Amino acid sequence: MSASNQGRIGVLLVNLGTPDSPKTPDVRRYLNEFLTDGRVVDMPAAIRYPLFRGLVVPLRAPKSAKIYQQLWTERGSPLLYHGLDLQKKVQEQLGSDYLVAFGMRYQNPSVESALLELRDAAVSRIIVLPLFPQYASASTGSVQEKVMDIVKDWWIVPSISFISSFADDPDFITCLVARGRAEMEGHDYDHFVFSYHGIPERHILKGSHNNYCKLGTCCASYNKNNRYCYRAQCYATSRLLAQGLGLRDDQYTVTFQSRLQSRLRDPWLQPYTDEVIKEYPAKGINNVLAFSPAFVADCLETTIEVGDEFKELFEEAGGKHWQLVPSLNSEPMWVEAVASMIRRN
Ligand SMILES: C=CC1=C(C)c2cc3[nH]c(cc4nc(cc5[nH]c(cc1n2)c(C)c5CCC(=O)O)C(CCC(=O)O)=C4C)c(C)c3C=C
Ligand SMILES: [Fe+2]
Ligand SMILES: [Fe+2]
Repeated sequence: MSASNQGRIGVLLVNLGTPDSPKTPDVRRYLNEFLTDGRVVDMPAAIRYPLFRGLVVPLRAPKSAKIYQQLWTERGSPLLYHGLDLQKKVQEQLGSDYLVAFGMRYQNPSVESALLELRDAAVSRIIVLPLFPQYASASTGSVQEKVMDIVKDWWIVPSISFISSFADDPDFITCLVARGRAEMEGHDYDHFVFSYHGIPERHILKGSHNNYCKLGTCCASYNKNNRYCYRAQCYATSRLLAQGLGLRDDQYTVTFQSRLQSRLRDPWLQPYTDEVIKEYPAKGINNVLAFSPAFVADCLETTIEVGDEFKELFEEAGGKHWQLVPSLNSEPMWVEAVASMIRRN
C-alpha cells in the first residue's frame, strides 16, 4: 500500500523552550513552568512550587529578562527560529511521506499543539526527536514524560518511538567537526574547551544502575549500567569530536556550565567552565576555541554565556582570543543528519 493510503509518518522535533518575549512577565511565566518541572528541580512538589513560584522565580525573572533582551533578535529568540527553520528544512529533505512538527517543552509552540497537528493529519506513527544530543532526565526525560502525559488522554494512541540520544551518532559528530574546522581555518588555537550544560551530580547518581556511577572514571566508557548517563554521553561526544579534529587528550578539556546557584550549594557536574578558563592565561593558554556540544541551536547558554560572558572572564584574566563555535542550527549538513536519524528509526 502507498504511503498516502497508510498515512504519513509523523515526526516531532522538540527543544527546551524560551520565553514568548524578553519582557519580565513572559520570562517569569517561562521560568515558572521550567523550574517547577520535577525532573528539573527534583524536590518534593510541596516545597518546589511555593519556593520557586514564590521566591526563586520572582527574584530571577527580571535578571534573566535583561539577558534575554541582549539575546533577542528581529526574528525573536534564536532557539525558536532555528527550531522552525530546522523543521521546515527537515520536512523538505524527508518529503511528502513524512509530516514534521516542532514543539517546545516549555511555552510556545507547545508540544501539545505539535502533537495535535500530527494527530489531525492522521499520521501512521510518531517519531519523537528531543533536540538534546546527550540524555538527561531534566531535558530528554522531561520531553518524553510530556509526550506520554498528552497522548495518555487520546482514545487512539498511535505507535510512538523516541530517539532518546544521539551523543555518538556519526553524522552528528561529523557536523560538529565540520563546524569546528571552519572556525579553525586561519587560526592557531592553544586549547579547545567542550563546555556542556551542567546538571546536579545527584541527577547522575539517581540514573545510575546498581550504584555503578561514582562520578569518576566510570563515565569514561559505556556499559549497560551507564548507557543513558549524561556525563558518560558528554565524554563520548567529546572523545569522538576530539578524534575528528585530530586533537590529543591534553589539547582539550571537558567542562560544565550554567549551574543554577542555590543556597543548598549542591554540587553540579564539574569542572565548572568559568573556574577552569580563568586559570588558562596564567598557564600560557591564550587562544581558545569553545564548543557547546550539548546544544544543537544557538540560545542564551551558547551566545550569551559562552560567547560573551566566558569571553569576558577569559580576557579579564589576561587571555587574548576566545572564540565560540556556532551551533548546528539549520545548516544543510545538520538537516541531512536529522533526516537520516529519522529515516533509520
Ligand atoms: C542541554 C540540555 C539542557 C539541560 C540538561 C538543562 C538542564 C537544566 N537547566 C536548568 C536551568 C536553566 N536553563 C536555562 C536555559 C536553557 N537550558 C537549556 C538546555 C538544558 N538545560 C537551554 C537550551 C536553555 C536556553 C533557552 C533559551 O531561551 O535560549 C535557564 C533559563 C535562563 C536563565 O534564567 O538562566 C535556566 C533557569 C536546570 C536547573 C537544569 C537541570 C537541573
Ligand atoms: Fe538549562
Ligand atoms: Fe559514571
